Amino acid sequence: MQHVVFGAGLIGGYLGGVLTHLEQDTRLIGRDSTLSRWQPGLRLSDYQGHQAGPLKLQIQGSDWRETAVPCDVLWLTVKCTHLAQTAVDIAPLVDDKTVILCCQNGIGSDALIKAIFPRNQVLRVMVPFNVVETVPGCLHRGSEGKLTLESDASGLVRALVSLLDCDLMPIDCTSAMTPLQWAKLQLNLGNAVNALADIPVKSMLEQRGYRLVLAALMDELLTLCKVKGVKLPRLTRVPASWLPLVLRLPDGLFTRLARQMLAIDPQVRTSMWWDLSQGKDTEIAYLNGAVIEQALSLGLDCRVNQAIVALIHQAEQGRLKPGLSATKLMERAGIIH
Ligand SMILES: NC(=O)C1=CN([C@@H]2O[C@H](COP(=O)(O)OP(=O)(O)OC[C@H]3O[C@@H](n4cnc5c(N)ncnc54)[C@H](OP(=O)(O)O)[C@@H]3O)[C@@H](O)[C@H]2O)C=CC1
Ligand SMILES: CC(C)(CO)C(=O)C(=O)O
Repeated sequence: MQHVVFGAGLIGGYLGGVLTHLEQDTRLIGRDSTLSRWQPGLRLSDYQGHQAGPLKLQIQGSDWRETAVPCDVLWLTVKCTHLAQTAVDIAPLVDDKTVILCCQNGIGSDALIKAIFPRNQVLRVMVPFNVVETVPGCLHRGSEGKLTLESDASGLVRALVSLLDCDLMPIDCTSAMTPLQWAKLQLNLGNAVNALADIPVKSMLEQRGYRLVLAALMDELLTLCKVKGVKLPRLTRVPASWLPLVLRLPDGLFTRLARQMLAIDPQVRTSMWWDLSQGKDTEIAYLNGAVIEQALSLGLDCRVNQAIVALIHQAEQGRLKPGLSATKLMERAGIIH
């Protein structure tokens, strides 16, 4: 099977590195500035101490179109904000047999690709773990979880799973991708809190004020899912519906009970923090924005998500400086007055 990873950044670089490590025929397409850091040999590591590399990648920068040929499996790892352009760009990589895998957070990214490639298999992928580039050329997976592919009828996904499952990147598949995406979105509601707080995820979770904001965001999503009849699978050690209760515990109790929520590398930051800190537009429309869109269409309350989206837009436009204290964020989210 020939694989192409399109949009090789943190997730695409790690994924492409694992595929290369497993001796799969893999090309990585991305920005010249990113790929040049990995050219001498990409190293992979994870929070459990697994390592690979230096890996000699097949990388293609801005001139990739000159040698582009269709592939069997096309992994799209650009941000949601780049998918519309990507849908146009990838045409030379796609023929009738190409399976396109959308690896974005949030809800709805695959719809854009399906609209342009209606005859192809377009499947969703849920990425549970965090990846950071610790030093140039070293990608590190900082948290747990299995990369989960949406099952297909042909059995190709099952074959991929058995081919690619490994310590560096445990992998699985599911036929219930929609509930899984909503469950992942519940966790990603913390991305905006993290970006606005401008501190690592671990420090954010250690402060009850930030947890109260996150719990309120989750309450709105949980109500929405209940009304929609979406039964959320469990992604953490406690069921999805218990998470707001756990988050609202006092600091001491939370620290003791939620050890695994805190068992993440102390430097981990969310993908939205990276976007905001680099002056890029965020994926907020596909995350909290998706909750708002569907909640409003059902007449449900989503005012905390609305307040947080407004704050992220202000930060994107440079009208708000991230680094809000927990108390300030609670005030701005309308949780305390
Ligand atoms: N990072 C993480 O830990 C996690 C991320 N995710 C999700 O995974 C998805 C990917 O995130 P992440 O890997 O962090 O994103 P990155 O921004 O690190 O990687 C995407 C890369 O694609 C590049 N790119 C965009 N458009 C093109 C194009 N047309 N041609 C070539 N390259 C292009 C971007 O360049 P440029 O920036 O210059 O536009 C960037 O280098 C997101 O939906 C994210 O929410 C999920 C779980 C964890
Ligand atoms: C894994 C997690 C929740 C945090 O890194 C993430 O999905 C992100 O950063 O977007």
